Amino acid sequence: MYKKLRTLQTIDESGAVLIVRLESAEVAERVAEAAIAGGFRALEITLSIPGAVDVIRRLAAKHGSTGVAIGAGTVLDEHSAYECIRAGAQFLVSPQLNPAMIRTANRYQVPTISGAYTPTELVNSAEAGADILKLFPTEAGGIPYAKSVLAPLAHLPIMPAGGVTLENVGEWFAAGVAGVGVGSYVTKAWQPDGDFTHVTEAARAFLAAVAEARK
Ligand SMILES: O=C(O)C(=O)C[C@H](O)[C@H](O)COP(=O)(O)O
Repeated sequence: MYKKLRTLQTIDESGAVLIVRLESAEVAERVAEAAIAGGFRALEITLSIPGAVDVIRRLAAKHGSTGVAIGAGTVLDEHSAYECIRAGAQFLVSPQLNPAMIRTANRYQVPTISGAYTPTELVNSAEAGADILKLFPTEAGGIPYAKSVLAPLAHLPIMPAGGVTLENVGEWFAAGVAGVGVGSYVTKAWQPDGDFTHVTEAARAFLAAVAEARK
């Protein structure tokens, strides 16, 4: 199968992308490993982490051939898109629409999850060539807003990010989203006692809820 299609299939089958936005490279890597042990198959390492590109390089080298897709997040421009692709990122995520970033990713056949919020932004992002549309930020409008947007735009592959938890993930899927992006519910589970096995447990529980919601 073609590489880009394989990555999109991995993201689609997982139903959830883990958004790893943490304070340090060391913690990010430990959380990523714990979440992979808990079943995550699509992980976004955000460029806001100091040394993020090296984290992407290491995780992609280790897990890239095992059916786990390691992506880069907060990819705001063409330059960082190219740098992440060179480091082995298998997909790119941005919080906003940046046609140059999407163009770079498409040039190298790397899938994109591009941030958008309004109907105009969502459709413009699809027209710009984004593969998945990240509805962001979803804390404020929540599920009712997503339902309103999806009424006329149900054909778009929408993935909400912001405030998705074990408790509400079923409602998100019932609203018609293609997948979800989840961050702190899983990535902060090691706090406050410093036990990273809690991340593995949170990952397992969350992915079980995703599977249940998609039945
Ligand atoms: O970094 C990104 O790419 C983002 O999308 C911003 C946030 O990290 C997510 O929205 C996760 O939010 P929580 O699941 O509420 O922690």
